[in-house]
Amino acid sequence: MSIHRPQSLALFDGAILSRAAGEAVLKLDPRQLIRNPVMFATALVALFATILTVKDISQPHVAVMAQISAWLWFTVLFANFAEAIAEGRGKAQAASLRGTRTGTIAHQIASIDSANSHDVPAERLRVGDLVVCEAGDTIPGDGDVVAGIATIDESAITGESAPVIRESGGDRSAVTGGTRVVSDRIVVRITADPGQSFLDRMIALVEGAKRQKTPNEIALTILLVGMSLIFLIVVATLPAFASWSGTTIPMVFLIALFVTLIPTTIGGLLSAIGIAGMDRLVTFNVIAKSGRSVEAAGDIDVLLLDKTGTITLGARQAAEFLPLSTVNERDLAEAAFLASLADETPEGKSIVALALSRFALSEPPLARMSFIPFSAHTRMSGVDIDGIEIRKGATDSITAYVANKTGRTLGGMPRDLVQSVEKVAKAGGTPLVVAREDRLLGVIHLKDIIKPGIRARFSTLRAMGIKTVMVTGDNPLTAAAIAAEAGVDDFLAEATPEKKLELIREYQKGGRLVAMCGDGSNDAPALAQADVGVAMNTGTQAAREAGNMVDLESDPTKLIEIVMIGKQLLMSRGSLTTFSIANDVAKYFAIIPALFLASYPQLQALNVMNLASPQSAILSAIIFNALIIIALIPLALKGVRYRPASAETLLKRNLLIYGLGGLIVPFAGIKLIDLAIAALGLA
Ligand SMILES: Nc1ncnc2c1ncn2[C@@H]1O[C@H](COP(=O)(O)OP(=O)(O)OP(=O)(O)O)[C@@H](O)[C@H]1O
Ligand SMILES: [K+]
Ligand SMILES: [Mg+2]
Repeated sequence: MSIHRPQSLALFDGAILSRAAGEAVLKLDPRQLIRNPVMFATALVALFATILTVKDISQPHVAVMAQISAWLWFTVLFANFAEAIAEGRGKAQAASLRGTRTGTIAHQIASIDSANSHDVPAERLRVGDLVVCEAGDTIPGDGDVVAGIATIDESAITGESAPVIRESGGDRSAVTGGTRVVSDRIVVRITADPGQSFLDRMIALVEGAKRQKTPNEIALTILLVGMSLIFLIVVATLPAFASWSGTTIPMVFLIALFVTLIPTTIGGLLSAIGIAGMDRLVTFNVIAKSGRSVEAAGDIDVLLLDKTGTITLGARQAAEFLPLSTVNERDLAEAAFLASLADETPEGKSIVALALSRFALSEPPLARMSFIPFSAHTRMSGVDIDGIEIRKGATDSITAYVANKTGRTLGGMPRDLVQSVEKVAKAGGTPLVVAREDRLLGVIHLKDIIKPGIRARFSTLRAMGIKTVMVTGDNPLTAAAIAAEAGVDDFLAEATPEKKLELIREYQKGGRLVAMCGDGSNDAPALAQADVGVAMNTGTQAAREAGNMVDLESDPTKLIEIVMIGKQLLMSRGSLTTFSIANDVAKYFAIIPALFLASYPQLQALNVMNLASPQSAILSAIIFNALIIIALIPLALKGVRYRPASAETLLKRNLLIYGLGGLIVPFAGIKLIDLAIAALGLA
C-alpha cells in the first residue's frame, strides 16, 4: 500500500498569515473572546488601560501609558492571531478536500432494477434516493452500493491512485461522493442529505466550525482561571503595601503587572495547539471527528483490530471445494452454489462464480427457495429449497447447527472434515463448512491476503508500549495463522459483534485506553465503544458513522501516526503550560524589585536585572509578554518533537527544557527589551 500524503502546508503561508491578521481583529468580538477567559481578562484590562490613557491625556506619563495599552491589545491580538493561523491552515486543507467536488449530475432511478434514469443535480439528492453510476461518472453523494460491482478511483479524497473495488453486500459497500467510477456499473442508495455528507462534515470539522473544547482543555482552562484569580488578589494587595511604605503605584502599572503575571502564554496558545493537532492528522489522511479522540489517542495502551478488511485486504475469494471422502465434489459445489445464490457478500458471489466455473449448474425456480442471509451474529447463511435446509458458514456454527438437528454431540465431527478445516485454516484461509439438512458435505476454502508491510509496523506499535489484539469472527486456527503472520500480540477468534464490544469494555474496566480499527458493520458497536475508533474508509457506512476517526487510506497501522500525534498534542500542551507558568514566576521577580526599589533600597539585592526605571520595567515585561506568544506560535503549530521513550524520561526532559527555559528566557528577554527602550528613549 503506497502511503500518500497530501501536500503538507508550509508552516507559514503568506495568504494564510494575512487572512489570520484580519481575523485576529474580528476575534476581538467579546462573544468569541469569552471562550478564552484569560484573554478575555486581558482584553478587559487593555480596555481599562486605554480609558485611563485617554483620561490622563495631559499628564506627563501618558506616553508610557499609551504604549502599555497598545501592547496589552497586541497581547490579545497575538493570541487571536495564533488561533486564526491554526484555523486558516485547517481551512486550506479543507479547501483541498472541497476542491474534489464540482457540480455533479446524478442519474436517479426509481427502483433498483429500473432501466430508465433521469438526471438531477447532486444537491437535490436525499437519503434513500437511488442513483446509477457507470464508468466515467462521478458518484454524486455518499451511499451504499445496493447492486453491482465497480472499480472506483478514490484518489480525489485519498490521493491513492490505485482504483478500489466497491460492491453490494459485504464490508466494501460504502462509496463516497466525489469519487469516480472507473469501470462497470453500480446502483447506489444515497445515505446523506446535501451538506451532511462525509466530506462536508470532515470539512466542517477541519475548519474548526464545530470544534468544542475537550475535557482536558476545559480542565486546564479552569486551572488557568484559578491562577489568574490568585494573581488578581496579589496585585490588588500591592497598593496597600505601597501606601504603607509611603509610595503609590499608578493604576496602569498595577494592571500591566496583572497581565504579565497571569498565564497569557498558554492561555493564548491553547486553542491553536488543539486545532493544530487535528490539522496534523489530516496531513496523514486521517479525519478526527473530535479533538477529544486525538487526545485519547496519545494515551492508548491496547489496539484491537478486526481481521478481514483491516489486517487483510478483505477480498475473500472462494479458491477450492474440499468434499468429505463420502461426498463427490459436484454435490458439495452445488450445495455451496445454492446456499450462495442470494448471498450478496463478496464471499458468496465468489462461491457462485467458482461453482459455475467447475460444473454446469442450474438455478431452481425462485418460488421454491427461501434465502437466509449471512449475519455476523449467526455466522452462516443459506437457503431452504422445498423445505430442505442448505447452510454454509463458520465451522463451529455449522457443526452446532447439524448437531442440533441430529441431537448428536459435536464430538462426532468427521475426521476428514477436521483435516480439511485445519488445512485451510493453517494456510490463513477461512474455511466455510457446508451442510445439507443433517449431513456435512465439506469445506469451501476462502483465501485472503495480509496487507503488505503490516508486520514491521506492528512491532513499532509494540515498541511504543501498545498491545495489539486481533478480534475476528473467523475460527481460532485461521486467526492464529493470520495473527502469527501479521505479528499481533494476541487474538480473539469466533467473535461476534457482542464479543468484540465486551472485550473492549473489559479492557476499559481494567483502566486501559482502547483503540479499535475496523471496517465492517459487525465492528460498529466496538468502534463506538472504543476510546479511539478508527474506521477504515473502505468499510461500511455503519463503521464510518460509529468511529470517531476515519482513515482515508484504510491502513490500520496508521494508528502509529495517530498515537504519535496524540502524544505530541498532549506534550505540546504540557510543555507550553510549564513554560508559561515558569515565565510568569520569572516576570514577578523581574518587575517587583523595580517597582519598589525607590522605597526599599534593600531590594537592590533582588534587582538582578537592573532595569532602567520602573516604567521601563513594566513596559519591557508587557512587551515581552506579548512577543513571547508570537515567538511560540511555530512550536504550538508544529508541536514539540515526540520520540518513543518512557513517560518518565519525557517528563524529565520537558521539565528541564520548558521549566528551566521558562525561567531563564524572560530574564534575558526583558533585559534586552529594556535596553532597547532606553536606547530609543521610549520610557
Ligand atoms: N457469506 C457468508 N456466508 C456464510 N458464512 C460466512 C459468510 N461470510 C463469512 N462467513 C463466516 O462467518 C464468520 C464471521 O464473519 P465476519 O464477517 O463476522 O467476521 P470476519 O470477517 O471473518 O472477521 P473480522 O471480524 O475480522 O472481519 C467468518 O469467519 C466465516 O466463517
Ligand atoms: K502572562
Ligand atoms: Mg469484518
